[in-house]
Amino acid sequence: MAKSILAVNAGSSSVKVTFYTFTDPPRAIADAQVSGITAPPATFKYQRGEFKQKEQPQENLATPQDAFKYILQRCFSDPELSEVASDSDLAYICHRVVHGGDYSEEIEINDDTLHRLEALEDLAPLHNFSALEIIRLCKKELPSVSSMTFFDSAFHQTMPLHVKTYPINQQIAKANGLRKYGFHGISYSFILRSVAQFLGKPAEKTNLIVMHIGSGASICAIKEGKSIDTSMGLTPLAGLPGATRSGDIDPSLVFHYTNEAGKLSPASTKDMHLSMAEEILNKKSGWKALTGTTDFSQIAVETPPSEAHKLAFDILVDRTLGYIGNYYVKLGGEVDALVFAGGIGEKSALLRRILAEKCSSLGLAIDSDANDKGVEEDQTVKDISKGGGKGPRTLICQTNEQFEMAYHIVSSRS
Ligand SMILES: Nc1ncnc2c1ncn2[C@@H]1O[C@H](COP(=O)(O)OP(=O)(O)O)[C@@H](O)[C@H]1O
Ligand SMILES: CC(=O)OP(=O)(O)O
Ligand SMILES: [Mg+2]
Repeated sequence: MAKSILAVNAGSSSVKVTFYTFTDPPRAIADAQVSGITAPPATFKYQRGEFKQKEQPQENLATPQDAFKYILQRCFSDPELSEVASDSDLAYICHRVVHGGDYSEEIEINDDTLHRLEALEDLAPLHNFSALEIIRLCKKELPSVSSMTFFDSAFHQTMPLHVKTYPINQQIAKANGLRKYGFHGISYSFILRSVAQFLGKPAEKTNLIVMHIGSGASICAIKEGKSIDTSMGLTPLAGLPGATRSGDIDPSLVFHYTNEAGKLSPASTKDMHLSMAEEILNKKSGWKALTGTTDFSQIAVETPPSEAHKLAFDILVDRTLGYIGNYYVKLGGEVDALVFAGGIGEKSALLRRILAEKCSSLGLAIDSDANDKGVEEDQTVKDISKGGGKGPRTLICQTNEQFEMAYHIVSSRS
């Protein structure tokens, strides 16, 4: 029997897993996800062909590792999922790893590469730890299957030196890998290809401002198919605020927040060295700190339940606008489209409407019916621009990091 591909996307609030056929293009056989890991109870969603299921697991799935184990067990025990009954049916497992340091493309996991990734963990303890735990688990439980890791940071290797460089002592910066890396690159790569195709342009001639706004949020300026700037930095903490992340703050705030900030956090282990400041700014800030919820669908509403909810919404709008203006100018005003993606970008018509209204000086105008309807379940790109507008098109792209990884495996190996 033809072998399949298992693609694993461990995000900060969700684990999304898709099984694909090893065909060009890959076809999804089954899709399973656990979401709401940061806003319990978590939700399990499963889809195989026409069969759909949604439930709240009895188990407490508090970490991406727990969620992944749960998903695997559910998939392997589905008698109807005959294509992937055991590890011998799998050709590859693709893992999304957020921080890839200087890697500019995917790598195959072996003892040597795994050690190199472990060495990178200190740069991004919060983001790489879970993914590496899942990789180690796959190595143990599915030893005969080769694991490939795809990096969120790889897409942004094209950023110019003056964008990547922090103005600090360069010897120290180089010795410690302290530079802007940028993330969500697997998603940006999927969006670039899909949007270029939709616009009927070669990717190398496409200029975009893309917002990936989910639990973690970032924005990217793409010039002639290449990332020239993005809002995240050394780690995914920089730039836009997120569900539990502060986004940009004055770095000095850390020294004034609490005098414990530099100490190791209680969540620190022998494998994950995490300071209190990292823990607070990454896990105890953002929407959660402002409103008590990490669920943005409770914040992006016409009549917010509290002033704090309204403030959280206004902050996201303000910070996003700042980047749109910045990137519009960096792209010399030559922008084919402004693209909304990620859980919030794809689902919140309100956020899209408010941002589009505030960008009217750039010639942006959206069709409110198309915006309210949003993207159909089986649609990848939807144009929500108002006909006859002078500025860039406004699009929604249903991003798919799992597909992007499977697509690369198939196109590079078949
Ligand atoms: N209708 C909606 N309106 C606004 N936000 C939404 C809506 N539905 C889901 N979300 C938000 O989308 C986010 C999850 O996005 P996603 O990109 O899947 O996250 P991640 O990959 O970082 O785990 C959550 O914060 C959730 O609250
Ligand atoms: C890089 C990052 O923040 O990822 P996610 O949005 O999936 O948490
Ligand atoms: Mg995500």
